[in-house]
Amino acid sequence: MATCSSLTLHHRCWSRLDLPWRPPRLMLNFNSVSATTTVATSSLAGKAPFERCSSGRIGIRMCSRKSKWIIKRCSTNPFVVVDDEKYGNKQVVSVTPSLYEYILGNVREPEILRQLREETASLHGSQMQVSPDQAQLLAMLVQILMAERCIEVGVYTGYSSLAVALVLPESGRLVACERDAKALEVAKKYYERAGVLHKVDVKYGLAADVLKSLILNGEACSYDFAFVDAEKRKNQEYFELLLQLVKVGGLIVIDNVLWHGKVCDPMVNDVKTVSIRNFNKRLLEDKRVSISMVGDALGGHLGAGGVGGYLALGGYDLQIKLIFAKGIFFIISSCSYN
Ligand SMILES: C[S@@+](CC[C@H](N)C(=O)[O-])C[C@H]1O[C@@H](n2cnc3c(N)ncnc32)[C@H](O)[C@@H]1O
Repeated sequence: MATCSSLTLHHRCWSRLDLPWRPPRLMLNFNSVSATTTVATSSLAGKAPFERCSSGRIGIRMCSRKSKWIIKRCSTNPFVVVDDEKYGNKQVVSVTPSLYEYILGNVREPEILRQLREETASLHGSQMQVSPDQAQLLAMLVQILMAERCIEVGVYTGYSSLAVALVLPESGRLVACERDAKALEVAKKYYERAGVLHKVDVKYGLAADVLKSLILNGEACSYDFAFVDAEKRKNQEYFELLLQLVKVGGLIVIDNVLWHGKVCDPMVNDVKTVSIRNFNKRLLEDKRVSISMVGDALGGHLGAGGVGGYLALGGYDLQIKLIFAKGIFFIISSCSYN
C-alpha cells in the first residue's frame, strides 16, 4: 500500500463532502452505555425513602440535603438529575432500564447481528460485546464519514466489526485485530454468513503489533475510521499508533472511557481505572486533538433517519455535535502527522 500525502488524502476524502476548509482528524471516545446504565440503576438501591420535591414530583434526596444529586420519580420511571448552578441548573437525565429498553426497541438491528448477539450471549465474556445501539452508532459514523478503510482493535466474536463491515462499500476494508483465536472463529463464521468476509482482514495477534506492522507496511494516514475496544491499559499506545494510521478527517472511537462510572470516583484506583482516567486527562491536554465528550446522562440516541445531531462547521476546526448521542467523547484532531 503506498503512503499518500496528507493533502492528497485530505482532498480525496473530503472533497466528497464539498468542505471549503481543511478538516482535522476526528477522534471519538465511546463509553459503554449499558455499563453506565448499570451504575445509575444500582445507585437507586437501598437509598433514602422517597420525598416530595419542589416540582411536586416524588423524589429522593441522596446523601444530604446539600447534595447536588436528586433522584426523582416521574410516573413509574426514576431518573437522575444533576442540579448544578455552575451549568445553568441543567437537568441531566440518566438512562433507566425502561428507557434503555425503549432505546433498544428503536434500534434497527440487522437479523445477522441479532443471531450473532444471541449466539454470543451463551459464551464467556458476552458482556464485552457492544450493545445494538452502540453498533448502530458506529455503523452510522462509518456511513457519515463515507469510510472505506477501517480498523477495529478488539473484535471478540465480531458484533461491532460486523456492524461496520455491513455498511462498508464492496471495495471497503476492515482490519480486525483480535488475540483470542476462539472468539475470532465465531466472528469469521458470521462475516462469512453475512457475505462480508471479503471486506474483513482478520489479524490474529496483539493489536499493537498489528498496528505497528500496518505503519511499517506504508499504510500511515490511509484509514478513515478506527474503533478501539481492547486492553484498556493500552489505550494511549493504540491512540498514538492510530493517530499515525488514520488520515486527516478520519475518526477514532474509543470505548469505555467512563469505565462503569469509576473514572470520576477518587476512591477507585485500580490499574484499569487509573489508566483510563490518565488517558482521558492526557487527551484533554493533547493539543493535537480537539475533544468533545457527550455523556451518557444526556440520553437519547442517533436517529435512524438522519444524523440525529448535526455537524457544526466553524473555521479551521470541525466541530461535531451529535447531541442526541450518549456516552460519547469526541476528540477532534488538528493532526500533527500530516
Ligand atoms: C470488549 S471485547 C471487544 C468487543 C467487540 N468490540 C464486540 O463488540 O463484540 C475486547 C476484546 O479485545 C481483545 N483484546 C484484548 N487485548 C488485546 C490485545 N492486546 N490485542 C488484541 N486483542 C485484544 C480481547 O480478547 C477481547 O476479545
